[in-house]
Amino acid sequence: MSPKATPGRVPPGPPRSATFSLLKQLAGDRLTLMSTAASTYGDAVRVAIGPKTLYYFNHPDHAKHILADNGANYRKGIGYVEARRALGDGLLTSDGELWKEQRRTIRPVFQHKRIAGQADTIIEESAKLVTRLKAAGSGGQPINVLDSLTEFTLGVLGRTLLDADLTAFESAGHSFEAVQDQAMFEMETMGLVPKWLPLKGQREFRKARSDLFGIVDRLVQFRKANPVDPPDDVISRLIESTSRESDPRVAATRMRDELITLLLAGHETTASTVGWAMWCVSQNPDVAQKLHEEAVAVLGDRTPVYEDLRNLKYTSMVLEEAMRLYPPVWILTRNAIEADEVGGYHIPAGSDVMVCPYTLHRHPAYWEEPERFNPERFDPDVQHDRPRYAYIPFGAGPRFCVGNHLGMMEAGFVLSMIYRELRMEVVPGHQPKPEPMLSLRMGGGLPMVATEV
Ligand code: HEM
Repeated sequence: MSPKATPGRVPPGPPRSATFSLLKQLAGDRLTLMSTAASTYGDAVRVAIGPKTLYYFNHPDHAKHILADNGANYRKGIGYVEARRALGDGLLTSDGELWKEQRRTIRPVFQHKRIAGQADTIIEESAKLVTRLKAAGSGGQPINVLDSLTEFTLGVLGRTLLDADLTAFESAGHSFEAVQDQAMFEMETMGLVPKWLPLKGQREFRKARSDLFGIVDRLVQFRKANPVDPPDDVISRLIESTSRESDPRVAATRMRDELITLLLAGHETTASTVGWAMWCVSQNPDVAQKLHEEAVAVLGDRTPVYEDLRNLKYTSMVLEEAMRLYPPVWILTRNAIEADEVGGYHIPAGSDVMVCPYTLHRHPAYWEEPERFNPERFDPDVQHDRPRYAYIPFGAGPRFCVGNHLGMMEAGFVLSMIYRELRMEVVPGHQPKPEPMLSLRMGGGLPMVATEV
């Protein structure tokens, strides 16, 4: 139980004199740094770096308080602020009234019923991916499955949200990567490097951003010329919402920021979820076998339909367990508007606060053998007595992921359809390295050889 709060009571943590070594670790192995801080100092840690003091909380109750119960007291924090320089003010990075308006505009597009209507598109794109894997596998060629998954998720988002074939814009994938790299650079350098410096990354970023602007502008022009009835897709809703802006330049910028953010937030997270799941499955042949058996039993050899999803129970357990060990959004940062009290500790107004799904999902108090991949933990037919906020892959509270149904549906169908027909083996000796960037990237990709079963 939290000790009683007294004003000014601060969590334990490394001394400020450790700044240099902390900075070195921050630039290097951030996951180990977070894990070590939690195991050394406990569920509440104060991290003093130079003039900055960060508060890092690693208890489900703390996560609940910061993200949900008192979520209104927190705006987005470190990383998001810097990523905003690259991504602009989209739903992921914005705050306050603008965020509320954006969320109101976009939320209906992601409602369960509407997303269910997109199942056929997802199934079609999944089938295309399986065909590509088979083609590579027939020649015994390894294929970087992560790239294929990224292409798949971008394809799905384009079709489901924008009614457009984004893969037809050949440069789109590369441009998203460059924008993302810049967002990460901004995070790592805490936004301190001026934008006007003639750095290669900055040049590439500007080129990529203007390429994406061009793509988005074309999609918007097309929709304006070809309105749909009812106008309930993302672009139509944004056209309507931004038309209330008095300055057309502000309207155009909002539209661009919003669409680019949605595509970015949606495609890498889902690709990474499936990628990490496939890696974990490749290390556990019994899980691979069960996945295959479920896919054959539920899907047979027909084209899947939406209703199949609820019967892909084991597939969903595998995905949930993969997101436990490798949560695509590995850290959630916030900045306190007013002073707060978390777990009995005083948090001054303006403080930077962090909740880390990566460490929370491996917290030994809530997870037995936390490092072991074990999908049975998520068996819905078994009563699990762990706190709700010990597992937060989609965040919590007002900023909860809008795309969770879409992401889980994509991941469920594609994983099951792959393992229905293929045995997937990682190239011997390959070990992907978790890279904690904007999302938990799979460093080194995922080269696999597909064999038909
Ligand atoms: C398995 C896949 C996904 C995971 C694990 C995931 C995870 C998350 C998490 C943890 C947050 C909260 C961030 C925070 O509180 O700071 C978030 C927010 C968000 N996600 Fe997802 N996401 C996934 C898929 C998607 C998809 C498919 C889309 C849509 C295209 C999407 C769009 C967004 C947006 C726009 C936000 C910001 C919401 C807001 O602040 O109001 N995500 N996501």
